[in-house]
Amino acid sequence: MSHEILTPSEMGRADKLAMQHGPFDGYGLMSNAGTQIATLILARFPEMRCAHVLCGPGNNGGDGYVVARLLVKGGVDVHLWDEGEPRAGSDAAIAAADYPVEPRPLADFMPEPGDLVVDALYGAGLSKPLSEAAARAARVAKESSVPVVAVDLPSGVSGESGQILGDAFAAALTVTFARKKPGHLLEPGRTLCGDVEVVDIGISDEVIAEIGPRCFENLPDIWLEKFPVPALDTYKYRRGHVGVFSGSPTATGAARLSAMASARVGAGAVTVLSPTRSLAVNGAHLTSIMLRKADTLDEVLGFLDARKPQTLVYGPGLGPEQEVANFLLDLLAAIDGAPESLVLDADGLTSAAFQPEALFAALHAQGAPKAIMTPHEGEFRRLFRDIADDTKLSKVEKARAAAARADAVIVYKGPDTVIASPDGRAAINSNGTPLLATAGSGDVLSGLCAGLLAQGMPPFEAACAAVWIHCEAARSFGPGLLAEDLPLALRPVLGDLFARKGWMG
Ligand SMILES: NC(=O)C1=CN([C@@H]2O[C@H](COP(=O)(O)OP(=O)(O)OC[C@H]3O[C@@H](n4cnc5c(N)ncnc54)[C@H](OP(=O)(O)O)[C@@H]3O)[C@@H](O)[C@H]2O)[C@@H](O)CC1
Ligand SMILES: [K+]
Repeated sequence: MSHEILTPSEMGRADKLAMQHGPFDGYGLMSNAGTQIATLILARFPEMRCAHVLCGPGNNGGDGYVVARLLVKGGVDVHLWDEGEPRAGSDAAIAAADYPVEPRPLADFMPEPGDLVVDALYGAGLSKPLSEAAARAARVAKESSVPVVAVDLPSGVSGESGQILGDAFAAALTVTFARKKPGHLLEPGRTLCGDVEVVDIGISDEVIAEIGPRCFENLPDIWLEKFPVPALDTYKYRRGHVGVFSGSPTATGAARLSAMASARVGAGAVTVLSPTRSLAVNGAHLTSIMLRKADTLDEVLGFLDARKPQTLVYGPGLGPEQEVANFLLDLLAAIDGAPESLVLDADGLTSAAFQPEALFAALHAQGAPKAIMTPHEGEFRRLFRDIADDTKLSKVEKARAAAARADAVIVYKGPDTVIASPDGRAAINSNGTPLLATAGSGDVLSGLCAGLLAQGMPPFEAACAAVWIHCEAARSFGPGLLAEDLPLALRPVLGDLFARKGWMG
């Protein structure tokens, strides 16, 4: 298992536990870290003219001293630059003593083309913005376009949030230990890390299990077990039924994109619930997706009673008006246990911002459907303004706080989408692609969430799977992608997942 993500403080506990369990003490772990990094550098950068190793005063710098010693042993010309001496008696001081070369002051650091920089200034212990000397070193490295290998994290990037404290190095390769940290996956940290390699330094899976991380990289391993594949004896309604609310005649496409995605991801039946004035345009574009007139709450309740859908999608193309929120609140007040789940997206979220507390109360109520909300940055801020504006919180912590407040799984979208559950679990997505920055792609995502929910996948796993599948489909289609292309682009992605489940069809 390597999909767990450790916060810097959890990593500190893992280091300590590993030392207690043995066989490595602190210096042993540091030696393992330095050895792994030096090995990677020698393999990846065999042509380097010389290596500049920049060492900070803490254990990140300690790793740097080990790397410097091993690179010299490997025949590399090494220049060492430091900012502050290691504290006497620390593991870093032992590592520095093992490399008895007088370091030069960081303020004088100046690389030349063909050189390599090893950034071992600050890692998990970054506690304030970079000093002027360190910030200058980051700028100089950037301007001279020399590759930077970051030890644990690019200095200046918070391991907790991925945010930059003042200034930061931009690495070609970041080598981290045991497990990734949030800062490797949350922007802008993710971009500044370059390639991320996780190396084993002697911290066992048992130690990680003892820590009990609640944050994960969004890889199929965390949801594949719950991912639905059709049983041989299934029939369409057993594969789940989704109802998608449609907007007015000029805004019906969003609901159809969502409906098509629900169907393609495996819901056996999908119905578009349409106002009378949009029936003609919807009817002209739907074939396997069913269409039903739904102007009033009574008509919607009639549909729920007659067809018993498991899941509803509310939001795409509905318009950001107060009456859209009022209708949702009336609907929630009337629902008691069925349908089981609800996806709120787009205008469903924007309109709810007129009265967010009423929505949260309705979702917390007994018999309310389990909800997934899929806000992008602007929608998140409108619904959870105080959380969005809290600069002390990482994106993971913001999504968690919102999930607890709304009693809903939150899919906080962006290049580094975070999925958070009211029970505290969170996942950071890592296969995002800018190809999805196109109109309608969010509507498809809401449909994927609904299609998986309707097949019985629990909300957190359904949301994680939907986000991953959405990105993977976009990548498999490639440049030129339109939202309309996504439903068909799901085929190879679903095919691979079905194969991983051993589906013989
Ligand atoms: N045995 C282990 O635990 C292992 C740890 N490992 C390695 O250790 C790293 C974590 O080590 P760490 O905790 O010593 O933190 P690190 O990032 O070196 O910085 C702390 C020092 O820097 C200072 N400081 C911070 N920010 C500053 C700034 N902007 N400007 C100036 N100073 C600043 C800070 O000062 P303070 O906050 O106390 O004022 C403190 O003195 C981890 O990333 C990994 O590489 C591996 O070897 C595996 C085994
Ligand atoms: K570093």
